Amino acid sequence: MKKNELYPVFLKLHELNVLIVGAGNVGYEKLSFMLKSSPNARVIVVAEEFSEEVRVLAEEHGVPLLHRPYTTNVLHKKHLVIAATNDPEVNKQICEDARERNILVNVADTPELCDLYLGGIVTKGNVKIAISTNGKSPTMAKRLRQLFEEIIPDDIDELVENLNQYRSTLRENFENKVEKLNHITKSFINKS
Ligand SMILES: C[C@@]1(CC(=O)O)c2cc3[nH]c(cc4nc(cc5[nH]c(cc(n2)[C@H]1CCC(=O)O)[C@@](C)(CC(=O)O)[C@@H]5CCC(=O)O)C(CC(=O)O)=C4CCC(=O)O)c(CCC(=O)O)c3CC(=O)O
Ligand SMILES: NC(=O)C1=CN([C@@H]2O[C@H](COP(=O)(O)OP(=O)(O)OC[C@H]3O[C@@H](n4cnc5c(N)ncnc54)[C@H](O)[C@@H]3O)[C@@H](O)[C@H]2O)C=CC1
Repeated sequence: MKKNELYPVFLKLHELNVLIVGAGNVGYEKLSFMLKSSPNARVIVVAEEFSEEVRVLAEEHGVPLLHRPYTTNVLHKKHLVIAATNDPEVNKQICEDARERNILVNVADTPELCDLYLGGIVTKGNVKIAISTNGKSPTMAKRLRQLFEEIIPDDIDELVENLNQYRSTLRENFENKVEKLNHITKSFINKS
């Protein structure tokens, strides 16, 4: 079986500079998933035209909109760029410009021009699960997201908060601490 080699990370988008180029259907989809998971993301959107949906969402979250065609100066100080224009040449150019500057780039829906893929995301309070099918089936990533949203108990966050409190009371060495935490969480996986 071929394995998924991608390495998942959890980015602090409220501390990184993110750029989305293009504000049509795809730009909206990427912006809305991003803000759903990271409502304080430091993101700006550059496009020649903005859909009404993008305008409304940007207004709600205080996301700046730059009404202009893409030029390389918008890459200045960016950490992550998502290209979502409907012009494949422009998307390719954005990818090349970003790579030249060591900026991570995602060209929406063009896997070969991506340094990273966006994934399905499940959030329950402090708990977050990211899902990838290695680009094979975004629809399955969506379905798995829906499945986990349903089966992960809503009180998981309470449990995590309690464990966090208990963890901070343990003043032992690392090994004993791990042993205790493993012990009291054992039933969580044996239950079902
Ligand atoms: C590689 C990747 C790159 C990237 O965009 O990051 C990519 C690529 C492509 N998507 C395409 C289409 C669709 N994408 C979705 C949905 C999502 N796509 C997302 C991620 C990714 N999509 C990355 C891989 C993720 C992984 O590893 O699984 C999700 C998870 C996250 C997000 O978008 O934020 C989000 C679900 C979020 C949720 O609901 O939780 C749906 C379903 C729907 O909307 O109902 C469809 C229509 C059905 C279909 O075509 O399958 C096409 C064909 C376009 C065309 O035909 O032109 C390509 C190109 C190709 O595969 O070659
Ligand atoms: N949604 C769809 O039906 C399909 C989409 N795609 C792909 O999805 C991507 C985008 O599609 P949509 O969002 O539906 O397009 P769209 O037409 O809804 O939006 C395109 C956006 O890109 C902006 N744009 C175009 N050239 C620009 C430039 N030079 N500088 C700045 N902004 C620019 C436009 O102003 C607009 O905001 C493309 O990669 C396209 O090839 C592919 C097949 C079908």
